[in-house]
Amino acid sequence: MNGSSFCIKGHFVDTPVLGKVRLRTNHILVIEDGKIKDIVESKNFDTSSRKNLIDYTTNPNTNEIQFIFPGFVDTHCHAPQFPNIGIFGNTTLLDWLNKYTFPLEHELTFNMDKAELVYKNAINRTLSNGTTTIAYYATIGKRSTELLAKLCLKMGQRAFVGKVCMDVNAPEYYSETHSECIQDNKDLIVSIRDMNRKYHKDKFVEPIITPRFAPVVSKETMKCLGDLSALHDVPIQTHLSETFNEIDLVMKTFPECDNYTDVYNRYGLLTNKTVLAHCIHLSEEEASLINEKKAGVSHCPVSNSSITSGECRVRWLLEKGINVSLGTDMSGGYSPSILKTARQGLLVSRHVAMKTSDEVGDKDKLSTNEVLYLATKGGAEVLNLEDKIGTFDIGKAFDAQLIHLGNNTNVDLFEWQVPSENVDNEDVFMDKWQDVIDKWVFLGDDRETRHVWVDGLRVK
Ligand SMILES: Nc1nc2[nH]cnc2c(=O)[nH]1
Ligand SMILES: [Zn+2]
Repeated sequence: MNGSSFCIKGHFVDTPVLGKVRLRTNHILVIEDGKIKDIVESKNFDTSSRKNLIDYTTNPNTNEIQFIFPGFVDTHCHAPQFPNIGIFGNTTLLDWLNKYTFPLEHELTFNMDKAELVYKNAINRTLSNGTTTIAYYATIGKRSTELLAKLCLKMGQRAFVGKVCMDVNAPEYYSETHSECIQDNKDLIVSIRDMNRKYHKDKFVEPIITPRFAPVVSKETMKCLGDLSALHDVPIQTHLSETFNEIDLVMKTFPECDNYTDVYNRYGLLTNKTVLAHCIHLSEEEASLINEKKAGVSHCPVSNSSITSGECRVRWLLEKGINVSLGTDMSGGYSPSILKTARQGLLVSRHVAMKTSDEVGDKDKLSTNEVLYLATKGGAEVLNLEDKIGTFDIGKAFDAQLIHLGNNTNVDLFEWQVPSENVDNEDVFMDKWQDVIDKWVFLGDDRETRHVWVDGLRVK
């Protein structure tokens, strides 16, 4: 199942470099078999020879504008927790897990009808918000994990799907044995890859090894999961350094390790295929180790603010050369939207700046263009998909969203704010576009996301 061949005319916006937008107005993308075959200025394009040309430019003399942006990449999301978004009260991580999260995940491990209902809604909602690629945690159940992978394939969302592993210190009703955990993971590597092959020529939905976090995974299980990842070339996802209580628990359980990050490293789980969610309270040594091993970070600012975990120092990580991306972390995070996550990431960076720096305008602040980079190309890099997705370049998949602003949308634009071809000053033209993009980042939601394509196939 691959997208058909067609051409799209429009204004294309993406972020190939951290902090910079690339703007290609009035261009045509030629899409063949779901991939970008060519990108040309429309004035140099012979439209008469092309069938299937869709024009997404808007009438320039109105107060509305459309542009096409790469699909978002959510590098950390718990599909079974979707019904709990918005429900966290005043809890913090460990009591939140016990009160809200484990009971719901447990139910969706066995009740497949309910799991199907929840997963379909989670996929629909994230797709509708422009998320074309996502790294999901399912439950500890094999069937439940297979169901999520199957639904991603059917509904057309590019995904990594992992069975949550937890074989020690977990509640008795929601735990597994070491051998169940390893056997289920082995089975899932085969079954998800088989399932994918039925629908796709290349990798679209992939297994991912998912030790929940160090406090609930035995040492022998961690070691075997690391071996499985290496043997079958499967990526890994886990949580790291989210709260101080969690870190204390880890250091009591693993006294032989230098720090929390060292736990994953010692048991073969810290690799260039590892996605580490949160990474809030890291030491210099831990950040250096992450950089040395080329693991990636999923920054989850909505979750970190909601369950009061802390403020990730994104600029500090970026300056070390670490790849950083964005995760909704539903339902620690209350929003399925990466656009809202980007907005919160920008605000959290300002809270970091207010604490760590003396000057206004200091380096810790992230710009709109930077958080949009984390939301797209940054996510692609963390998931080792940068050759496939994240920007509009020839050879990449057409994973995209059509954004419509102005008239009858949530993002009001006045006529003079709409960039017009009549502006002959290049800088003024760019500034107007930047203002439009900034307004989208702060005011937009799924209502402005008119269409979404994954691998050239329209899913919204
Ligand atoms: N945010 C978050 N942190 C975790 N740490 C262990 N499990 C979880 C989870 O489900 N969500
Ligand atoms: Zn999480």
